[in-house]
Amino acid sequence: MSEQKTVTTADEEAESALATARAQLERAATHIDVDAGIVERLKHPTKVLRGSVPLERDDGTVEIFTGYRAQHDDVRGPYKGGLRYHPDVTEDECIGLAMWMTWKCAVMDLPFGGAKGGIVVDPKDLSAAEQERLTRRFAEEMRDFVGPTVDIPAPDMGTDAQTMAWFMDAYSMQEGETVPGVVTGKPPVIGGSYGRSEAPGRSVALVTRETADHYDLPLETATVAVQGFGSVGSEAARLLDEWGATVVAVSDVSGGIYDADGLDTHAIESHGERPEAVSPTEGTSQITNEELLELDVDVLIPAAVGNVLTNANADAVQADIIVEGANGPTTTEADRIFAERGVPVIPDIVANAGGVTVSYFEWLQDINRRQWSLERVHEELEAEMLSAWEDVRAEFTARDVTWREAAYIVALSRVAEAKSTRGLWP
Ligand SMILES: NC(=O)C1=CN([C@@H]2O[C@H](COP(=O)(O)OP(=O)(O)OC[C@H]3O[C@@H](n4cnc5c(N)ncnc54)[C@H](OP(=O)(O)O)[C@@H]3O)[C@@H](O)[C@H]2O)C=CC1
Ligand SMILES: O=C(O)CCC(=O)C(=O)O
Repeated sequence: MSEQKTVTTADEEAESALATARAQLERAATHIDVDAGIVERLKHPTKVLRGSVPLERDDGTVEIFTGYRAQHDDVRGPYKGGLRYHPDVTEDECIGLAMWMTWKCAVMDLPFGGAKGGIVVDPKDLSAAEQERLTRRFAEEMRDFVGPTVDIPAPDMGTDAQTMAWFMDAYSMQEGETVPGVVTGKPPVIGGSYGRSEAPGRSVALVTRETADHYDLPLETATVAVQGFGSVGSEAARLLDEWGATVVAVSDVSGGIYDADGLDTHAIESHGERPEAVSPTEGTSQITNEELLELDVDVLIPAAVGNVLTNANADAVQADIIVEGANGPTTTEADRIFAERGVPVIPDIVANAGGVTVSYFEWLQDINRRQWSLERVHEELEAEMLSAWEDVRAEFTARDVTWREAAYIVALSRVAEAKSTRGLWP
């Protein structure tokens, strides 16, 4: 894979995850005393890798896909972040998502930096064998840039535990030894952690519970709408359902279903069980993804793609609380509108951080060659989430800031302190 410089035009920035991430960083920096040079450095990735990934299709033809890995910052530890297989993957999106990983790891106080990557592909268009060949080739292309102490990929949209198993196997074959710690989110039988695949949704549910408590909203009376019924959305919806909330709406890429009396979230197949399975049954009505976002609910959880809450719909959103399950679902302009309207938005870097937190547990288990029980993972995840939540809540209550700004203040302070302690420009 070749390294390349990042060039973005102002027009592209207007829509990109990178522009949103940079705007959020600039805003956070106004609240704390941080060296301007450090802030400038953090607006840019350390490295962006772009590679062509050839795939022999099942019919014998060859197709070339583009893969990226953006490494944003590693001052606190190895680069860490998911691999996304999605047709909309771009270089800027990977950089923006990598920046968010830096803050996510810092707000959770994990010894990792931030990275993100992916391939511009719709995995639904590939057979399982094609997905395996593509992943193995991608791992080969990325070999020099990843490793258990360098950069550790994990699942994200369109990838799962099986993808990580193929990646780990391809890397291990090149290295000549089994290297479980090169990725996290693997199946437990090859060094994965119990509870990793449910962890981001679990943290979304935990953070929703704590937010409801902060605003004196009993979970048992709360109505919830969840966009996206994949790894994150389905787990968050099912847990909140189990804890007594009424999940009135869920959706997938082709639309959603609604029942004012509450859906049976366990009866609906998640993306992992069967993609595009959210469809109306008796007693439920069909709604669009746009309608779901504007439902009059207590809690809205966007848990699919980015940029779904924009200046075009922020005024129409009726939810009292928004908890970001997806990465970057809220644009800068929508964030401003929600702040003006007094609608709390609990940011992605806290809400869905359970994924990378259990990835950290997995990394520790791989180093020690000792697996934790599911009960231990759940206990330690809850403890880490509550500790991070209290750090963020302390900033939120002490200052006149949004929840996102509070989380950034915690994260940026830690990253900036690490940089100045190491000598400013690591
Ligand atoms: N997996 C992880 O470890 C983590 C993921 N995240 C973030 O959470 C979000 C979801 O990821 P994840 O759950 O892993 O993804 P999955 O691939 O498991 O599921 C994605 C879900 O979103 C639906 N979807 C896709 N496009 C749209 C759309 N345009 N509108 C509405 N729904 C859509 C899919 O529907 P269908 O089934 O029809 O395809 C599916 O239900 C992403 O932003 C990701 O970055 C954050 C932290 C960790
Ligand atoms: O588990 C990880 O390392 C990263 C997960 C991820 O990509 C994310 O939190 O957005």
